[in-house]
Amino acid sequence: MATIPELYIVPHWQYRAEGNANLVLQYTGPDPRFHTTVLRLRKSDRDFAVGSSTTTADAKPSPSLKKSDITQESLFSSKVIGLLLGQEFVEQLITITLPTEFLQELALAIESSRPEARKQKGIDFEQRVGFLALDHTRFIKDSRSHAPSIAVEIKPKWGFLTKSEFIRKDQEIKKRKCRFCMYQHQKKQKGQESHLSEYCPIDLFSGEESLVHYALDALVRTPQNNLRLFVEGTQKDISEDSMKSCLSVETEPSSNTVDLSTTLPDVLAQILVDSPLLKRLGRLQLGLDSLDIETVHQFYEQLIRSSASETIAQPTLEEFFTAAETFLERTDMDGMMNQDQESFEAQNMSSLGFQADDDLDDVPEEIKLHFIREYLLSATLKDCSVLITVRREDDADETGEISKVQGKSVTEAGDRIEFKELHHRVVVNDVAFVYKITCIDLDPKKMSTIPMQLRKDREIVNFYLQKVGDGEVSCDARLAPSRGSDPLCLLPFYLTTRKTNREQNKPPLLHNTHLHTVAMYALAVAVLNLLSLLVGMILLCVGTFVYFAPGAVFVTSTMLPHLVLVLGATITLVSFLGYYGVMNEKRWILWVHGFTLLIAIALQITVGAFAFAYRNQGGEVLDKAWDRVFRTDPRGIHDLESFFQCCGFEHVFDRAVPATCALDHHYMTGCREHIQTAFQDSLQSIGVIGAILGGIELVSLVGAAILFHRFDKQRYERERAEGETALVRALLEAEQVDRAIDRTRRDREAERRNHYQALADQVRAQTLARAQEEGLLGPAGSQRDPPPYGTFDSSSRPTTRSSK
Ligand SMILES: O=P(O)(O)O[C@@H]1[C@@H](OP(=O)(O)O)[C@H](OP(=O)(O)O)[C@H](O)[C@H](OP(=O)(O)O)[C@H]1OP(=O)(O)O
Ligand SMILES: Nc1ncnc2c1ncn2[C@@H]1O[C@H](COP(=O)(O)OP(=O)(O)OP(=O)(O)O)[C@@H](O)[C@H]1O
Repeated sequence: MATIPELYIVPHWQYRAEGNANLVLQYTGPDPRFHTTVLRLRKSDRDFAVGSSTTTADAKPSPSLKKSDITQESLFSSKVIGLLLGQEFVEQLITITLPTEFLQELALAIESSRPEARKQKGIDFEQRVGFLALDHTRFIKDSRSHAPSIAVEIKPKWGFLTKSEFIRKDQEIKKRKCRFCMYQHQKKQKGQESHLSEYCPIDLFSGEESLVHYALDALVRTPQNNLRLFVEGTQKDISEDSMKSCLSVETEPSSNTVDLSTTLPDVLAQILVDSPLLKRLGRLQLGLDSLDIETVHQFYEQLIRSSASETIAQPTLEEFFTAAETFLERTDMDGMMNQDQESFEAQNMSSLGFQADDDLDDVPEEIKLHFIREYLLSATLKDCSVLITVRREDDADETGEISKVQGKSVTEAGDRIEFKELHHRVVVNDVAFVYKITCIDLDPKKMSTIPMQLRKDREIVNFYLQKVGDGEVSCDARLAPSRGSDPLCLLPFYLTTRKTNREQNKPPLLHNTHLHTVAMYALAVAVLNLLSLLVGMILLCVGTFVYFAPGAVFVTSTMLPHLVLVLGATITLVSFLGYYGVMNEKRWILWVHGFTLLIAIALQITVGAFAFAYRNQGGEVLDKAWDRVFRTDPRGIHDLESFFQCCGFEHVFDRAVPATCALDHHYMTGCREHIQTAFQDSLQSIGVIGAILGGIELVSLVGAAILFHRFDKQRYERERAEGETALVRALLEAEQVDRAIDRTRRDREAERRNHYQALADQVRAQTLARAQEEGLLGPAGSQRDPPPYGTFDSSSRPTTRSSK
């Protein structure tokens, strides 16, 4: 453990970020040895210096670790995870001692920069150790290079769908829906997230560039805590624009190529497909979780019962290492990396040594313990983050170099501690980039969390099955990509892809009739319902107006305004239900809509028939109404006479108000004729409106019936799956063409490079031979370059044992 007093200067540290268990600071002081380094400090619930009452929904208490344990944690990441994942992908952590006063002052200084949601925990002052690491959001500074470093941090989560035989019948959904997508529904319900993420880890881990690109775009749209962007070490907001502009490169237009612009997601997708990291990470997550938490918990319980203790001891570093080594041996992980996924899965299941229908009580305790440890290792890998750091290749880089190691020493010679990073090269659209890719957050998970993991897993699955059911399309990218639960959500994706393809002069991707048919029906029914919603509201306004119009009392004494109001309200309600049902794909609402639509149509027919039957008795009805109003509310008669400029009903002296109306106003005719004409006019308009409305309603009814049928879950899901599969196939085909072009380009580049390399080798060999001939050098091959990374020798296994 190193003690470096130059680091204990509070103003030299700036808050960078934090998670649930660790807080990270970046060095901003003048000492060049520590430039591009970060300090990672453990957090605990006991934040004595700067207490806060803020709580988070899912916060878990975390007691301080012992100094020896924390040191083991740093070795865990490099030795154990390094063995599984490959040393070059694992961040190096240097454990350093830190005085408590320094930690306390630091906590005060950074308090205002910390997000409220994380303040329930604070820097663990009791720890007195921390980890110095390379700042992987930047490159070790090469004074000659000027291109800015862009870094993207992805927390990919569970990148596999289990194939385990150990999955219980009632949890088969785990084989089709990934844990991340299921968990989203619970996170939303708990208020941890406001929207479902559009990202699906299965796409990211698919190895197919188009799906990887799709996953990256989805992360940009809904980053949650799975995506962060850094420019020169400073965190930036995520948006489509920031992702595009931070690396946007216009390629030189040449005579035979179209102008393309390369964006960060393009480069990232290429890196993630080129690099073996995600493939290995996904296989490790799956292989180390072969039994599923249900069986792992069963083993855990059995071990606790047989040992009659409350817990099982946390594995030591050596035990974790042995578990990792055994796993690699049983699955022949390294050999299987060249084999396809199915073969790896088969090898993994067949090497367990027992099967799901065996009596698991008979499994030896050592084996039970081993598989619990494997599960803990998988838990670490399911929760890590991948940091990809990219910059344009510039004059300072030796063009064409595939990989090179950059070193940085943080201590004085003698007691030399050196960080190293491995640079790779990627060419996208003829533009070359330098990148490094590293896994961070590789702490061991606690044995004591197994019961909590089981609870969490069951809650996620049960909530998902309750909320969504098991009819949704699988997350498996090879069958159909996950696109959320919106029935039309493929449409925007399809349109965007079509637009991009058109821009890039690629052929159209898809002619998906299923998708179009359903989408078009839904659109037509929604528009119709919006129209009739408008008509319903107009009828409501007309009905209300009639009440307050002159002579309202006379009119309201007939049934007309009541009918108009009832009709208006019914149409408004029915149309709203129709619109809502279609937009939200709610079958039962569509059913209610269709049913009430039938009632509305019946009501209209009744009113029509009623009006038709009484069309010749209009005079009689009006006479009776006049008589009733004359007796109960003469003022209404007076208003009517003024409105129509008439007096009395049949003639000017027939029940006129006042009786001297004709003499007072010089009106010469009775009102019957005026009122009847007005009624007939409005009846004509009502007839026309009724006919139009009837037409709309009938079409809407047919549309609703079709959609009701289309939204039939199984049929609809099948169609959607077919549509999505067709889409994926088309995308993959297009992608294959792209890759073939890329491959040819890369092959040509490699050919050119090999040619130059061969020439250089020839010249070097000749020069060496000449030098040897002239006696200037010893025999060839006596000197060899050291390997870029210290190889991890399994014979020099860690010997430290943790205390129970
Ligand atoms: O179980 P999950 O998938 O929710 O993962 C937890 C993470 O939640 P996420 O869903 O990524 O937001 C959680 O991340 P946040 O605190 O939500 O950023 C932690 O990483 C937690 O690990 P630990 O308890 O600190 O060791 C993680 O817990 P475990 O990996 O120990 O289960
Ligand atoms: N070596 C590094 N270089 C640059 N940034 C880093 C480095 N290590 C950590 N960070 C930043 O600090 C954040 C928190 O670190 P880390 O993921 O280790 O915390 P954690 O508490 O273990 O997270 P979680 O809640 O996921 O368990 C990371 O998400 C990352 O942004």
